[in-house]
Amino acid sequence: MPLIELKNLEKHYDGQVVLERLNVSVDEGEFVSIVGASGCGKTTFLKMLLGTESPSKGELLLAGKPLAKEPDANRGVVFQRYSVFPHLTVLGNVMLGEEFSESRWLGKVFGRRRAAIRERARNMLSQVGLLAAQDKYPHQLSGGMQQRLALAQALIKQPRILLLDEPFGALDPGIRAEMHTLISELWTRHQLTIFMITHDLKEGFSLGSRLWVFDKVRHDPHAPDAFGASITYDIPLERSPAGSPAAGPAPLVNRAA
Ligand SMILES: Nc1ncnc2c1ncn2[C@@H]1O[C@H](COP(=O)(O)OP(=O)(O)OP(=O)(O)O)[C@@H](O)[C@H]1O
Repeated sequence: MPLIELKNLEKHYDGQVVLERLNVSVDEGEFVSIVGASGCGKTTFLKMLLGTESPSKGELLLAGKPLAKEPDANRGVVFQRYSVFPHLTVLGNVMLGEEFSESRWLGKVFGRRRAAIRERARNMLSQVGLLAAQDKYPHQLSGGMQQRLALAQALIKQPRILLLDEPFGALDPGIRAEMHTLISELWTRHQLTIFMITHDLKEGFSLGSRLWVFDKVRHDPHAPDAFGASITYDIPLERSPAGSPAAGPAPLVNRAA
């Protein structure tokens, strides 16, 4: 069974059709790169997967069941601009989500439970190469380090699906290349299913196991909002899904420069 299935999915905003005729399925472990013109609905699509926007028509299924109407632990997200608490250290920021999950009202846990969360957070920071910066505050981090922190925050909740909205768009080419290697490692290590929006076609081709192009097929010059974008190209790429026997170790994708 596919992990994600879209059946005649549509999204409208106040009479404006943004997305239409989305019919596609995605297996566990795939890395879907998404490209398309500005304003064509890529972020809206990601928000539907996250659960902060709901479909206007059609079905969006996770493992055969309608997707939860609110974000949950199945899905982690990283945006281009990172969102962290400025008064908490790097370690504190990664621990926070877990502390809230375990103690919804106080957001604080103590003793052995706290020590276990701390160890998990440190382990996650080590995986994203940020352990040495655990006591720093967000304003003391470079752009690349901030995105590493955002990845650690998303992954500590052990999501099955990772949603990336231009996560490397604001980074210099050298740092981008490092992040490409990192995301490939995390993809295979955690056997994630990834949806990543990018404006960099080369990045989309080199990182994904599949590339989608969002575009409008139907146009009415007298009613520009009448039709939305759909997936006009769905291109299989050479990389095998994470977790498949053919996947093997993550290839190096330092090709951004
Ligand atoms: N909450 C909203 N209310 C009304 N219209 C919206 C809302 N969110 C998005 N839109 C509209 O939906 C369309 C698609 O926006 P979206 O941000 O998904 O595009 P995008 O492809 O991600 O663009 P970009 O590449 O520039 O980030 C735009 O016309 C936008 O104005």
